[in-house]
Amino acid sequence: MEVIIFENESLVAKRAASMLADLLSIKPSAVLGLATGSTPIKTYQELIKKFNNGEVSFKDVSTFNLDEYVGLKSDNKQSYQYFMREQLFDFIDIQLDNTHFPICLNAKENQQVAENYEAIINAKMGIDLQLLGIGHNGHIGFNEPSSSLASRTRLKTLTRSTIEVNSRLFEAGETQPTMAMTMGIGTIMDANHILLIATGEGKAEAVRNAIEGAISASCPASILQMHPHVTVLLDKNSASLLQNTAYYQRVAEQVKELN
Ligand SMILES: N[C@@H]1[C@@H](O)[C@H](O)[C@@H](COP(=O)(O)O)O[C@@H]1O
Repeated sequence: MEVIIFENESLVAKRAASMLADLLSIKPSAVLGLATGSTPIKTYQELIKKFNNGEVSFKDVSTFNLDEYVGLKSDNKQSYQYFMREQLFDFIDIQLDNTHFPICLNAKENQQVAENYEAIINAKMGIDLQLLGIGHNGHIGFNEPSSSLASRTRLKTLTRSTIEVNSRLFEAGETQPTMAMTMGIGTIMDANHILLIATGEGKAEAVRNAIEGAISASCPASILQMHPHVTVLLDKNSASLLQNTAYYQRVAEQVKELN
């Protein structure tokens, strides 16, 4: 696991966008795993800048989003499909047919949706790079604490704390879903490269548990310690509870020298 700590969230976003763009310059038809939430918004803005400058094209890219709320149609402002169009897809040359979400309008159909999602990912030969945020409770995607560390795409009931934290994004009168379809932890772990980004003090505890804590379903992100190729990009605030920062910094300096 490579942990890189930056002075601020803008630098985290710039590095994350560069890593994604570097992959696309080597493999223009890459399969990207994408995340929602407020953390990746700045990264998407950086990608849009790169697209406008002609540095990157998404013409042949396929994407798989980590998760989607159950029951929300794509024109619902709270759906992750809407979020992705508003934050990224509408501003780049991606073909919407190549973007995928685990859409489940009727919870009773969850199993079929899950199997189908896994099958399409497999048909694309898997995910080259999976972008991840992290929840305050250590969740990745919507894999809440106690999720099986080997889980595949499935229906998840959201925890009270996740519902409360995400309620800030819902306006009065909007119904907030309490269930979501999410890639499983095993699905995420199948990606070739995982890029976790976290910013802000509110994430410090989850980041510490994920990187330096014991591997446990109590902090789903801690399973990333078992993945052979994970890059973690943090700002100073989200890294504030880490013990081994001096070591991470030395590694980052040496990697820079080698390149
Ligand atoms: N399902 C998403 C996650 O994929 C995301 O990582 C998390 C953190 O979001 P934020 O970046 O807004 O803190 O929120 C949601 O629950």
